[in-house]
Amino acid sequence: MTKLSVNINKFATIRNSRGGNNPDVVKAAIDAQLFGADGVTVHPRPDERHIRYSDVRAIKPIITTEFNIEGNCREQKFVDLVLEVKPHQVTLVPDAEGQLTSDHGWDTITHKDYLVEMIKIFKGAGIRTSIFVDPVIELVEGAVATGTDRIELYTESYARLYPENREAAINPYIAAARKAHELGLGLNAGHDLDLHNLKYFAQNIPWLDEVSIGHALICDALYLGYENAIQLYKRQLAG
Ligand SMILES: CC(=O)[C@@H](O)[C@H](O)COP(=O)(O)O
Ligand SMILES: NCC(=O)COP(=O)(O)O
Repeated sequence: MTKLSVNINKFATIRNSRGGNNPDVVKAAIDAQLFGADGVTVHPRPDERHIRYSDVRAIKPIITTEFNIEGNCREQKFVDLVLEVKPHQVTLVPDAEGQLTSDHGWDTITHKDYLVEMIKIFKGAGIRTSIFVDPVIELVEGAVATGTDRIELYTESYARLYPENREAAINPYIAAARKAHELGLGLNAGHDLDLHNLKYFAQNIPWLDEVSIGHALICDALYLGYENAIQLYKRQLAG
């Protein structure tokens, strides 16, 4: 079954809005796992406006499932952090500076040589690698050429189109996912997945290894409770 990795960045965003340590992001990671998550995702950014580098270090020892660190490997600070913390998986995301949230995947063709080099560094440290990509066949083929273990399909365009035409929304993802599967790449997905669109995505892409979900899940947790929200998301993945 597809694994659910809970992105806990939003806990840090709330904490940072007031200073202090409420909510406690280490507790958020512990509880996510207690409540049924198959993994924890964090996405530190250079300005640390969400999760901080020190949070990532503090979370690692309490991980009992899988730890996924996402971020921009063009930042040497990020590379050093990942190599120090050694998560189970690193997901390379080409964030531009000051970006509100991630809004595009890698051009795996133009940046092939650079990605080959980065993937080699992380895999050499025993860390599984994933590259954030848009659902485009050529970019999936480009990802294979980098030597990465997996790709993460950027699902924002699926989420945006889903309410008006879910078939049109899913089609490019099925094609990209098939290509990845055929080429032996592991497959993750994430961004703007929620309780409405997740089930259809997982049903149509049964060989999906993992989804990472943060924003919508934490918003749902405000109304429904954290444990309940995690369980509801898990149920969408169960078919
Ligand atoms: C790569 C990706 O889609 C997510 O990591 C997303 O950027 C969530 O992070 P924020 O919630 O901090 O925007
Ligand atoms: N990789 C996607 C992720 O971690 C969470 O994205 P979102 O659910 O916050 O949009």
